[in-house]
Amino acid sequence: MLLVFPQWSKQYGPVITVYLGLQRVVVLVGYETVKEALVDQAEDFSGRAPAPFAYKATKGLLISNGERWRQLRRFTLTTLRDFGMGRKKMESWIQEESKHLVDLLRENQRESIYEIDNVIGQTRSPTMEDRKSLPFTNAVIHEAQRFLDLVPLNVPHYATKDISFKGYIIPKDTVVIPLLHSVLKSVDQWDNPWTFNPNHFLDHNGNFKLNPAFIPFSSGKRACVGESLARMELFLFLVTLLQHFTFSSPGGPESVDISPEFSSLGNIPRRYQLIAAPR
Ligand code: HEM
Repeated sequence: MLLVFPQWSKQYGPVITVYLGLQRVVVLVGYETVKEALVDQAEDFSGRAPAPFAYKATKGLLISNGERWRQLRRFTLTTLRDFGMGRKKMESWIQEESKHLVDLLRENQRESIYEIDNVIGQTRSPTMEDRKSLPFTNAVIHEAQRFLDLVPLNVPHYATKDISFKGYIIPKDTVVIPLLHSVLKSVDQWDNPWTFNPNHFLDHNGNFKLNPAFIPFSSGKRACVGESLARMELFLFLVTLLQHFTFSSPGGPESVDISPEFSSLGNIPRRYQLIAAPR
């Protein structure tokens, strides 16, 4: 098992080499180091580590390299944008889906969030335009993604040639892990990284404040191609649900264990019993 804690960078430096069996793995720790690799030296670090089983199954964008990756990525981004998934179309699709979800839970409706009531009310569907008028809700969603830290190890990258980085040479064929966990839970970037607190994304006046260390989708040339779709879904689903329901837990908030059930390539949340009370 690979255990690299954000605070280790103070002790061991931000570039840590470990061996997983025979495989040399370089772990990049902390916001500055991860950003320097993924953004400032984006081309050097754009390789993807070989995953033989996945490759046999898919040969897909996630695990390909070189020209094949470039073409697949261009194709995927264009497809998401142009063929029926343009922003407006995507938005109305998700609005439809949210309505279905609401219909499913409608028997149990009751209360809501003050901010959403004031800005949108309960009769119309939210749009992405509403996001800037809902700073608290936006902050809650950002904080949920930061706190969950869904892909803590990132998807491993690969040195497709010798890379000169921060005074080190990372040899060709080294697996590189730009550790998202070390950025999303860094004491240098967040007041209380282990506490769920939407104030991490709000200024003193309650305005939304983005922190550049918010990189759950990673960053640079290999960053998640589904980011805008995922963010749109999160916003529209959550706001639609909160327009129509109050959520609570049968045993009260204290009974909820928010630590992940499994934590390896992904932080997988536990199953919860949830009361969706109609408003
Ligand atoms: C909350 C939801 C999501 C999170 C947190 C997430 C996170 C990530 C991360 C961390 C990576 C690796 C980036 C890197 O290697 O530096 C990635 C890659 C990728 N994601 Fe997502 N993702 C999400 C949703 C989606 C969705 C909805 C799609 C599809 C529409 C998608 C498609 C992909 C693809 C194809 C790649 C590989 C890109 C490449 O290798 O060039 N993701 N994602």
